[in-house]
Amino acid sequence: MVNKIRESAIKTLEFNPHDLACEELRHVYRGKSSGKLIVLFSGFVAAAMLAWDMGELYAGAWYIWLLLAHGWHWRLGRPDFLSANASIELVRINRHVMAAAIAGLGWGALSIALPLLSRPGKAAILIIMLIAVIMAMPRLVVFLPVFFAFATGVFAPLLLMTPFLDFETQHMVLVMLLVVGATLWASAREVRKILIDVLLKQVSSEQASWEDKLTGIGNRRSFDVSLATTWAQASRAKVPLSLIMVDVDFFKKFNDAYGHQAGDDCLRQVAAALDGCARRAGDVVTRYGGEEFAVVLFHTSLNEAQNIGENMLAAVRKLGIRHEQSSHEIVTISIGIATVVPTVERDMHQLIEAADKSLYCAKERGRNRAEWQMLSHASAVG
Ligand SMILES: Nc1nc2c(ncn2[C@@H]2O[C@H](COP(=O)(O)OP(=O)(O)OP(=O)(O)O)[C@@H](O)[C@H]2O)c(=O)[nH]1
Repeated sequence: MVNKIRESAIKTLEFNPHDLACEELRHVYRGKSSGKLIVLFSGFVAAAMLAWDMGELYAGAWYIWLLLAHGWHWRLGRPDFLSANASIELVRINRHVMAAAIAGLGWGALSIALPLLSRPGKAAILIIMLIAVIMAMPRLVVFLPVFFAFATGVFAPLLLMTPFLDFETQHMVLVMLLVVGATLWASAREVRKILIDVLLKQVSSEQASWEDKLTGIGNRRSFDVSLATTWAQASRAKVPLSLIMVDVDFFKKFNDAYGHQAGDDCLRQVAAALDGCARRAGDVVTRYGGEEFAVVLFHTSLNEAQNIGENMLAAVRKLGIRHEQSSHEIVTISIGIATVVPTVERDMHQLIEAADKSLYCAKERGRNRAEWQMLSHASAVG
């Protein structure tokens, strides 16, 4: 289910910087196992605190704060990860960054104990803080502001604590912050680059698999999904939905006369002409297969669909593609239209059959024309 939602979110994703940044941010929350790892690792640290006699209160309070902060960070992100909306509001993005900083502060709070610890204890605390940042890096680094907020949360308290530390520990901390900071900065940028490349490849291959390679409009898969979604939307809103089926006339003869290459070019031009006639939000123009196209029109009455169909006939004629084997001497199309107000008891395939029947009538009655059918309530049953 989650994968399906993500798949449809990625399908609608465009290469615009804000949407891509939102998609990066979502990837921060993709894994579930990191949560278990944090609980385990922080549990181990809390146990170690008790073993070092740091006091039950400090260990307990630290453990609870850490889990609450990470829990809040996680809860804030999951709805956005699951949401199918490409965009996330800026104010929410800022909250993600703040939540990451607070989660980081959980680990940073360990530095309060530094002045009380022996040398091995101090080294252990520094190593634990380092592990926390390294553990978070592969996930958080996808969205750099979140990662840097987390790392700042971890290291800022350490920096603030340095005046209260002995000379030797001060050196240890400052060297660690410098070396670790530079290494983290370089690796964060490198890991992010790899992850973004993977993400962009995923987005473009998703988009490609919804697109008909020859014509650039939606493919059969895109038609199936659009019709199913539009059907559900129209059925909920109780508004009409129209389907236009288009077939290029005498296309076999065109191919035979002018060659397959010219046939491909003709299909590209026809697709662009059809696409230009159905540009309203909710209109989806797809290649149904071969030389057939299908157009799904949300909230469109039969009358409106007839007008769009007439425009499509005219647009293809206007291309003026020579076709000497056709009685019209240019490439023309035949159109079948069906309109329905969808209901739950009606089957979506009835609409496809009706549009197909209308297309067959248009072919029978001489081609280069449109025929139509309104599915009545009576034909809903059976
Ligand atoms: N060039 C090219 N031809 C294709 C493509 N897909 C299908 N075709 C050809 O389209 C032709 C369709 O032929 P038919 O189904 O007989 O239809 P038609 O010749 O248009 O006849 P009517 O529909 O009755 O007007 C076949 O010759 C297919 O090879 C394609 O991607 N490129």
